[in-house]
Amino acid sequence: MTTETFDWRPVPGTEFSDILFDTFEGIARITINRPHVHNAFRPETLEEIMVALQKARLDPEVGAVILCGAGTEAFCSGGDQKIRGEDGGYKDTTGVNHLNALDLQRMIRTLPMPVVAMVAGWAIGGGNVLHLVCDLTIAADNARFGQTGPRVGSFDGGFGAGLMARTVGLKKAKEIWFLCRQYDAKEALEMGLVNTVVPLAELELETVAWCREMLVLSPTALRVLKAGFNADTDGLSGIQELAGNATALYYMTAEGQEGRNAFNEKRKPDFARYPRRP
Ligand SMILES: CC(C)(COP(=O)(O)OP(=O)(O)OC[C@H]1O[C@@H](n2cnc3c(N)ncnc32)[C@H](O)[C@@H]1OP(=O)(O)O)[C@@H](O)C(=O)NCCC(=O)NCCSC(=O)c1cc(O)c2ccccc2c1O
Repeated sequence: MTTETFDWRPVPGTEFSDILFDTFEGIARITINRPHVHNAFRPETLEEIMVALQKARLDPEVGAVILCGAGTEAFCSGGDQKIRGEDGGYKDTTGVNHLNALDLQRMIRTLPMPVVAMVAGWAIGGGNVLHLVCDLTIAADNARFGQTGPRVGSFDGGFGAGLMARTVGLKKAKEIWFLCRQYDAKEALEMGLVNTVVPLAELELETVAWCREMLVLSPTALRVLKAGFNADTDGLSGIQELAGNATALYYMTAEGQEGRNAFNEKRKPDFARYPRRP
C-alpha cells in the first residue's frame, strides 16, 4: 500500500465550532467534527458547512470538495436527536427550529464542482442522504448505510426518497426506507449507492486520488455535466442551473458582448456578424 500524507491547511479566517475546513492541492475538505454523537448534525453544523462550501466556491484554486466525518466510526448519523424540538425541526442554540439539511442538500447539488463524500463508518438517516446528494461516494470497508426515519419519527420524502430511487432503483429505495435495515459497504456498492469501497486505511488516499483525476480535467465540462445530471431531477430549478451555465458561456462570446457593447455605446446591436450555426 502506498503511504502518502497530505498537507491539509486550515483555511485562514474561518472559525467553526462543528466542522473543520482545510484545503490541499485545490481540494477543499469539510469534516463534520462531532464524533461524540457519531457526527450527527445540528442546525449550526449545517450552517457552517454551507459557509465553507460558499468559500470553496469563491476560491479560484478549489476544484473539488471532500465531505467527511471526524474519526473512523462515522461519516454522519443524521440529525441530532438530542436537540430535535417539538416545533417542526432541530433547535439551534437560540431555540429556533430548522430543517436546514434540505438547504444544504440543494447547495451541494448546485455547487459548480464535484463534491465527494468520503465515508468511514456510519452513514445513517440524514447522514445517508447527505452522501447520496454528493456527486461521488468513496466508502471504507467499515462503512454502514441505512435510513432510520420511520423508526425515529422522521422521513425525507424529497431527495432522500426520490434521489435514492433514481440511484438504487425504486424497489430497493422502498426497501431501504420501509424496513430501516442497515447495509454494509459491499451491499452499498452492489446497489449503486457508492462508487467504490476501499480498506479504511486507504480511504483518504483513494479519495484524494479521485479528486486529483478530476482536477486535471476541464472544470467547465465537469460543471456543466453536473448541472446536466441534476437537471431533470431538479425540475425547473435544475434547468435554471443548466441554463445559467449556458448564459455564463454566452457572456464570454463576442456575440453576447456585442449586445452589451451596443447598449453601452447607445447604438443598435449588429448581430449580423455572428453566424446561425447548424
Ligand atoms: C448510528 C447508530 C446506528 C450507531 O449505533 P452504535 O451502537 O454504534 O452507537 P450509539 O448508538 O451508542 O451512538 C454513540 C453515541 O452517539 C449518539 N448518537 C448517535 N446518533 C445520534 C443522533 N443522530 N443524534 C444524537 N445522538 C446520536 C448516541 O446517543 C451515543 O451517545 P450517548 O451519549 O447516548 O452514549 C445509532 O447511533 C443510531 O441509530 N443513531 C441514530 C440515527 C438516526 O436516527 N438519525 C436521525 C434520522 S432523522 C434525520 O437524520 C433527518 C435529519 C434532517 O435534518 C431532516 C430534514 C428534513 C427531513 C428529514 C430529516 C431527517 O430525517
